[in-house]
Amino acid sequence: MNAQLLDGKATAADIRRELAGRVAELTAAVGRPPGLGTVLVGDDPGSRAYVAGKHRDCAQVGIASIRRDLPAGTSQRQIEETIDELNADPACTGYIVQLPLPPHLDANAVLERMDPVKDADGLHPVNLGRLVLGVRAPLPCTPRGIVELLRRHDVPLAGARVCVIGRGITVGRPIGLLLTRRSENATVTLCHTGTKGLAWHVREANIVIAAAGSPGLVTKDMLRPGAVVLDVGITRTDQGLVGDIHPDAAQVAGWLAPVPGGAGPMTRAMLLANVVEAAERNAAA
Ligand SMILES: Nc1nc(=O)c2c([nH]1)NC[C@@H]1CN(c3ccc(C(=O)N[C@@H](CCC(=O)O)C(=O)O)cc3)C=[N+]21
Repeated sequence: MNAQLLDGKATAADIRRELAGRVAELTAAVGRPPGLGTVLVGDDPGSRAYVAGKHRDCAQVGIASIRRDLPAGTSQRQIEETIDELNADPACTGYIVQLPLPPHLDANAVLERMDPVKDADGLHPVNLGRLVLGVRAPLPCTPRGIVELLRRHDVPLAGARVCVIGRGITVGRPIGLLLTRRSENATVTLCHTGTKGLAWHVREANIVIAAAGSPGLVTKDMLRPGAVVLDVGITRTDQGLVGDIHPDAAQVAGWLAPVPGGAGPMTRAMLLANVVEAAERNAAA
């Protein structure tokens, strides 16, 4: 058996086409395009590549790009000034602060300072709180992208047993909140480095979401045959990108969202969706 592809690349391209139409309408109605801001500190090659990709996506759908690239030695005060500028800039409808920030900066204080209305990542504490409360708010991009990818491939979620591996703020923690909404109705187990018997939890699952950042962590012997497997771990090596799912897992899985070409492109597409939705709310206000 060989897994069917959960094709994040093609699905993200579909979503960008859908968004491009909405951006054109908005731009005509408002008199200027929505604008995505990015705040990048330092010169980590991975972070640079991600931010560059986000601006390429923007260009493709007609969203204006606002880049704030700051040197590695930027002070807390300087990055907070940049946040204040973007909060005040009417051309900037949404923005993100590329994480991780260098260790001398307080990332939580930076996120907290953002205008929650402009939070294109859904990572502002107010928006994460709204997610817990079930109040409408921008959703974290990777979790939203995963749900959208599953939906567009008709993977049933209601009653599914989902095993999430990893408790990070961008993926592992918030995704359970999306999948356990009444509209999705999945049952979610959150595994992490303190979990005993990871293989047992994975084996129980109809859907496995690996976001631990541990290359090859999930092997084919751990999986229920036919399981839906999403690789959300990305580790950069000299040989290229390596995911948390061992390549052999494709022999056992029913569906696979691979690295690259799975959750990554969907994450970027959902960032654009969050920006467009913020601009639509602005236009309606
Ligand atoms: N504030 C913030 N928001 C983020 O959303 C955020 C972040 N910080 N920090 C880092 C992680 C990582 N992340 C990725 C997004 C897209 C791909 C992606 O498009 N990957 C391509 C491959 C890209 C390549 O070749 O490098 C793929 O999987 O097919 C990967 C990783 C967003 N993150």
